[in-house]
Amino acid sequence: MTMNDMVDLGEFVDSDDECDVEDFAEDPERYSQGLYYPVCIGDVFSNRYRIEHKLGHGGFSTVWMAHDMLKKEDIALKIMSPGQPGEHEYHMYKKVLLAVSDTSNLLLCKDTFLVHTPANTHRIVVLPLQGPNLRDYTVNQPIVTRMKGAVQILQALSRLHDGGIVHRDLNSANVMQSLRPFDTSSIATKYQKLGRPRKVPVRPSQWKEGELVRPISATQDLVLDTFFIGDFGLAVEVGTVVTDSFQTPAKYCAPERSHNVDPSLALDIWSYMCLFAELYTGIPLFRGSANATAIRSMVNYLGPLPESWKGQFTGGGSSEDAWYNQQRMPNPGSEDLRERLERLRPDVSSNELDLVLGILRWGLAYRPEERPTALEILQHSSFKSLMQNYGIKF
Ligand SMILES: Nc1ncnc2c1ncn2[C@@H]1O[C@H](COP(=O)(O)OP(=O)(O)OP(=O)(O)O)[C@@H](O)[C@H]1O
Repeated sequence: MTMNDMVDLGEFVDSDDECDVEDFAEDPERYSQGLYYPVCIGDVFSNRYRIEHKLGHGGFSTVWMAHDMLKKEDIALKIMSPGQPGEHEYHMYKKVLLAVSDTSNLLLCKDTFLVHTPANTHRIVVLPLQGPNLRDYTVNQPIVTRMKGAVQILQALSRLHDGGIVHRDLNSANVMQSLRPFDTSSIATKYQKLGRPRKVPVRPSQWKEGELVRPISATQDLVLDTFFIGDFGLAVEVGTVVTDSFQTPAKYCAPERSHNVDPSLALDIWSYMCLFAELYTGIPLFRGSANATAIRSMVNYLGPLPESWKGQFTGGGSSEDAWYNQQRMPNPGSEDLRERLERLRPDVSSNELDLVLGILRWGLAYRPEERPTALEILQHSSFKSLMQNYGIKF
């Protein structure tokens, strides 16, 4: 490492460019509330992990790229908010490692430690470094890569389910693609590839300085065709009665979860199907950030919900009788699922559309007990034929 490498801590942008950083960063209020731990580029944790860049954030964490000075490798540090959710996630990493015999394509914790603030304790988990998540990156990729992703995610899910674990939060922000290995010995080379950190100070200043940093944006040549499922923060063992109200974003959340039904492996199959459709078309299948809006969009494409669910809606806001009306006619002029696929994939044959529609209708059965398992989809001739169309054998 050269002297220059050691002192390159990125750049504070001037006030005109602050929104270029803030629009991509976490809500700074959460630092004042003690939910996020303030971090600066160059900070060293556990005498070992030197922060070099930002990777992303979620509701319960900020995620940073760091260099493990002991092992001389780049890793990701996920710094959890204080409290139970972070501890649960750590506990689930341990459970997955014990219960799942083949953990390929699952993003699991390599190390963990605690850091303390004057008021709180935060758990930090060390994860293998990955590249962009699907939410931010899917559309940039060729369809063959996206279909490889669809297979790998399903294989990973099948392994997780074999170990009796429900992920509960499978969505495009929790699937990441690997980065091509590059020279990790020089910060200059890394910043050349990933962009130099652009940052603004966390205001008001905390008990320790902190920075909002725009996350890395990897160029296409750096991103590999290898996909990982991460974020086990909501995962549970099969059969667990869930009392918290946390759920995956409405667009990916199976409708039974807003109708009083406990999570099962089939919940992940629904979310997987939403991802599969998104990978196939390049955009999310259902719309809406609220459960009621997402359900309206499901009913539009898949028809009415089971009549027996009427009166059970717990998804926030009010339900509509029309969702459960078995005689419901499609809204005049609204697009059905086939028309939507035809519009978004005008390049494919009608035979292929039949395969995709068949897979979607099968996996998106409303009643969880009617949905196939991950293994059944992987072994089904329609799924195999579809993948063969893209030269993918597995
Ligand atoms: N190992 C990693 N390598 C690279 N980027 C990562 C890694 N882990 C997480 N990220 C990035 O950070 C983002 C947030 O991570 P994650 O979803 O695990 O946080 P979270 O707080 O649990 O989120 P949520 O609000 O969904 O619960 C991800 O969408 C991804 O872009």
